Amino acid sequence: MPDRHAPSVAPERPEAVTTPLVVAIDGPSGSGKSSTARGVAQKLGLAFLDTGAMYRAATWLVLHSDVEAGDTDAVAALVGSADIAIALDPARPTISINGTDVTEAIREPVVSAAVSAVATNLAVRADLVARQQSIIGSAAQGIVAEGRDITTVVAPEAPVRVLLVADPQARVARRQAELGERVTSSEVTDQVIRRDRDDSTVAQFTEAADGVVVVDSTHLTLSEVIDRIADLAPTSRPTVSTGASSSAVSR
Ligand SMILES: Nc1ncnc2c1ncn2[C@@H]1O[C@H](COP(=O)(O)OP(=O)(O)OP(=O)(O)O)[C@@H](O)[C@H]1O
Ligand SMILES: Nc1ccn([C@H]2C[C@H](O)[C@@H](COP(=O)(O)O)O2)c(=O)n1
Repeated sequence: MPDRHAPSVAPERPEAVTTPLVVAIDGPSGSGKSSTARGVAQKLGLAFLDTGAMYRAATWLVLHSDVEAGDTDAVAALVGSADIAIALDPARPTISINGTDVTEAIREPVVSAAVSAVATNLAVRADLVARQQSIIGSAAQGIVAEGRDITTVVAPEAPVRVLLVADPQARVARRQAELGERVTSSEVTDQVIRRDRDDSTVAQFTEAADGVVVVDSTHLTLSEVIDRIADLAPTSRPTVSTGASSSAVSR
């Protein structure tokens, strides 16, 4: 006979945890990935990961070392032992390598000209992909990650995957407008067209993989592109819980 006066204890219920949203954006140089990803992250209240900044920081380190960019083993060892700290706040993304803040330095034309040599080093890619997956997996509030292989390699299971494209002329013109007289038109063409050619030898960002939504920004303003991608985000997120079947809660 149960004791009617015993204090009642609620049965333990498995806690439902919302899975953080991951938005993956890839595309060629100048298609607007960084600006768009930052805007989407701000609009949806997510973190922001610029994976290109990690390749640029690795390149900055190589350029400031006595290692030759073509010495693949030495470059991989140098980058592999480096401490890369990237801030995920879309309002103020910063990046440091081995304690040096290189947020501004990695945008210099000298880094843009050399970055493909480091980004096509397969050992460096394996290292940075693993770091990126760890960052994405730890972003409790969800994250927008952009680069060249996010939809295909880094986060192929992301619920929102976008290939952001734009005509080559528009991409070159945008980059020229951004850099102004700091660079010649042939340097801009090198930064956009030659870099895409080299980078596409190790990452597939010219055609959308299965399930990836193509957004063409050629004739869209930045805010139109941000709205279009933000609208792809589900309004509810699945939950995971111990033993219970998955359900949805509001974002
Ligand atoms: N939809 C748009 N319309 C006009 N200009 C844009 C648009 N999107 C981005 N831009 C501008 O184009 C330039 C390149 O954008 P952004 O740096 O975001 O491109 P990206 O794809 O990240 O390039 P990269 O891969 O070379 O770093 C910036 O000056 C940005 O302000
Ligand atoms: N996921 C990524 C991100 C970037 N890269 C390479 C290709 C670019 O030349 C370089 C810098 O990227 P950006 O800042 O211009 O977007 O890094 C890559 O291979 N994979």
